[in-house]
Amino acid sequence: MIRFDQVNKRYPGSDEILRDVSLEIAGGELVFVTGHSGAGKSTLLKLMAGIERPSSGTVLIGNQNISKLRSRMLPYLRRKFGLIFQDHKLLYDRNCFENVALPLYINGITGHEAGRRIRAALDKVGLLNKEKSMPITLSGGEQQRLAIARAVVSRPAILIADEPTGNLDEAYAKDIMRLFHAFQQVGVTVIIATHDAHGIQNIPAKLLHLDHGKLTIS
Ligand SMILES: Nc1ncnc2c1ncn2[C@@H]1O[C@H](COP(=O)(O)OP(=O)(O)OP(=O)(O)O)[C@@H](O)[C@H]1O
Repeated sequence: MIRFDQVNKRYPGSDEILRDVSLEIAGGELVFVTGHSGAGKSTLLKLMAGIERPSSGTVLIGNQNISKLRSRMLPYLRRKFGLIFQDHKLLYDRNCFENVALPLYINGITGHEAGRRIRAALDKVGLLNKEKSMPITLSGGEQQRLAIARAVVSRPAILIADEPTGNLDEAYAKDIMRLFHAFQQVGVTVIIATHDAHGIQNIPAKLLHLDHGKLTIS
């Protein structure tokens, strides 16, 4: 469960980016966040993942108030999340297999079990044949899919994706949306920021719309 109560957010020296935002997301929901460029979508996702803290108001993740959470507890909170951000944050000196392996190794999963999960994740995003390739040799869309494989490999309870289909052609964008939908069907909470209103039309979901930092929910 993620809950915001009257959340405001400004960065040092910035205007108010999010204004009086209250929302609740239950476990297993599929949520799309839409809005114009600069509306505050990425900021909202960062607050949901505990990457940013609110300037005022309350953000609860599970039953933890992130403003009161000690820094050393953050890594434990982060394990709940699979994060896919616009700048993939791939490791360019490691191959695809090794990139996807990283969250598993951090959680102490290695060897045969790790290999099985890594290949299953690569297979889901259509990159099984690229496991030994270096990320720099992949197209933008392939790098995006690699970031998705890495985010889902440790089976997070909550998947947060910022414009995950931004660089993809229509067919792959549809596949990726189907993939996210499938994760939701097995109980994962999936939260996706997107410009792509077409891609989400036929998917039943909660819609959060931001306009200059003000939220409406439908
Ligand atoms: N670290 C930061 N410091 C200062 N201002 C920031 C920071 N991050 C974002 N902003 C500002 O906050 C506003 C909202 O940015 P945000 O990235 O949340 O919007 P967005 O809706 O995700 O935009 P886009 O669709 O273009 O990615 C923008 O005006 C941006 O310049």
